[in-house]
Amino acid sequence: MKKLLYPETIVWPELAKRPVKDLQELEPTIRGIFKLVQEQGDEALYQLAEKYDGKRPDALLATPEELATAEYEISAELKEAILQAYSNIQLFHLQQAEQMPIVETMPGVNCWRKSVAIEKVGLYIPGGTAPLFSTLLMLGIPAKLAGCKQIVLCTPPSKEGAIHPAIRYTASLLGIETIVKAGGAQAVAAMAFGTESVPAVSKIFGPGNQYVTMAKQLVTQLGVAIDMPAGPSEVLVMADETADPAFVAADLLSQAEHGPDSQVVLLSTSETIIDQVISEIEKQLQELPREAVAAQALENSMAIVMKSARQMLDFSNLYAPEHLILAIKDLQTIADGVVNAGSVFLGNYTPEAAGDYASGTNHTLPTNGYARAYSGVSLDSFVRKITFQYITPEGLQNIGRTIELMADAEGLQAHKNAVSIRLKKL
Ligand SMILES: NC(=O)c1ccc[n+]([C@@H]2O[C@H](COP(=O)([O-])OP(=O)(O)OC[C@H]3O[C@@H](n4cnc5c(N)ncnc54)[C@H](O)[C@@H]3O)[C@@H](O)[C@H]2O)c1
Ligand SMILES: N[C@H](CO)Cc1c[nH]c[nH+]1
Ligand SMILES: [Zn+2]
Repeated sequence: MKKLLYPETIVWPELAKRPVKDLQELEPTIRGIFKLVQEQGDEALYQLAEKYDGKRPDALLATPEELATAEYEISAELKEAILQAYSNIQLFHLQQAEQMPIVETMPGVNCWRKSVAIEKVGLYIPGGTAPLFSTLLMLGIPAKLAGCKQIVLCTPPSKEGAIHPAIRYTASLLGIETIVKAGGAQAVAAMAFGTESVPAVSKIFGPGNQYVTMAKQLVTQLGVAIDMPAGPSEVLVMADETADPAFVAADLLSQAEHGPDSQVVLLSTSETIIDQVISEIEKQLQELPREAVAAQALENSMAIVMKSARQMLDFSNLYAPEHLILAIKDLQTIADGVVNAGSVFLGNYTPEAAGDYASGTNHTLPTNGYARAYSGVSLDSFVRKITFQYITPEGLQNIGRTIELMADAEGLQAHKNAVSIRLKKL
């Protein structure tokens, strides 16, 4: 982890860049995968699973038996934990449903808006290096609450050509039946174009590595919607002398272990805290089964000594982290100043891992600075807001002249006539 002392603000934009491969490098591979899936459908998915995941699966779709037996393949304790997380996530997302009243903007002019579920959605559940069944809760719960009719789940098969039992168990809990053993760009292509076994969907959700994220961005050019670019996980921690260096190190490592292309950033006004956190990281890193992955991510990561809390906030808002942890005294003032971040964790006893698994908030969040413009997944991500209006004859008399005048001024006579022809009848 690189240590930087008081960098000039002029170099901040460079520091705020993520260590991602550029589009040019990935695009030819992804377009090649898209072409194969479009031309060969299911057969392409079999071939690509063999190439990238290690084995050609026996069947592309999980069977009802594979779903039914999952509950016997994981411990009772884990099932209980999944149910607790389910309940918290459901409770938090249920509150996001909104009911808009009918608004009478002028007498007889009635407007309203209704949330309508997207009918066909695709959920990508990462599984390349870790089976993220928690992501299935984060996507499946709001999809079900919204009322999506068709839910397709894609996840990479293991080296044995199977789907992890916790993913199968969670899918059963959610009542999701179409589970495809496909990962990476080929999964995104299958959900965008459809194959013999995989129905095409209107919107694709879910995080993933750079191949998945780039593939999702490319299918938007073909008319398929996506939730957001949710790529390699990242965290930025602001720590002052009230922080516990061991806690901060653990939080930084928790995101570093996601993948070699993850980035973690530590900001502090105290060089002593930074040195303590770095030595804690060295200690804790050795104990991790994913030490090699986390170590690679740490090579792309940095610890920066800043002049003031205000500077830390300014840098964080420029960086727009997926996760922001505040391990500082003045929690409320700094939290109020956050304008760019996916999800914020306040205080020494709020580990980011709580949001990853079970507190209730959604962990599918924008990375790579996209938090400047995108929100994380929520119930809203699974609905469209359709507007309706009903105008009475009296209402048209009230609003008609306004419309006629505006249409006239835009030189759009047919628009004006659509009102005038009615007014003449009244
Ligand atoms: N932003 C978020 O909300 C969020 C949430 C959870 C996880 N994540 C991120 O998701 C990612 C999960 O990554 P992962 O790799 O473990 O699983 P993954 O499921 O995203 O990707 C695995 C797939 O990548 C494809 N692939 C791998 N190497 C390839 C190559 N050289 N060419 C073409 N395709 C290739 C393969 O098809 C494989 O099935 C991590 O980067 C993690 O940080 C992000
Ligand atoms: N931190 C990830 C989001 O960037 C989510 C996750 C799933 N499992 C563990 N963590
Ligand atoms: Zn995580």
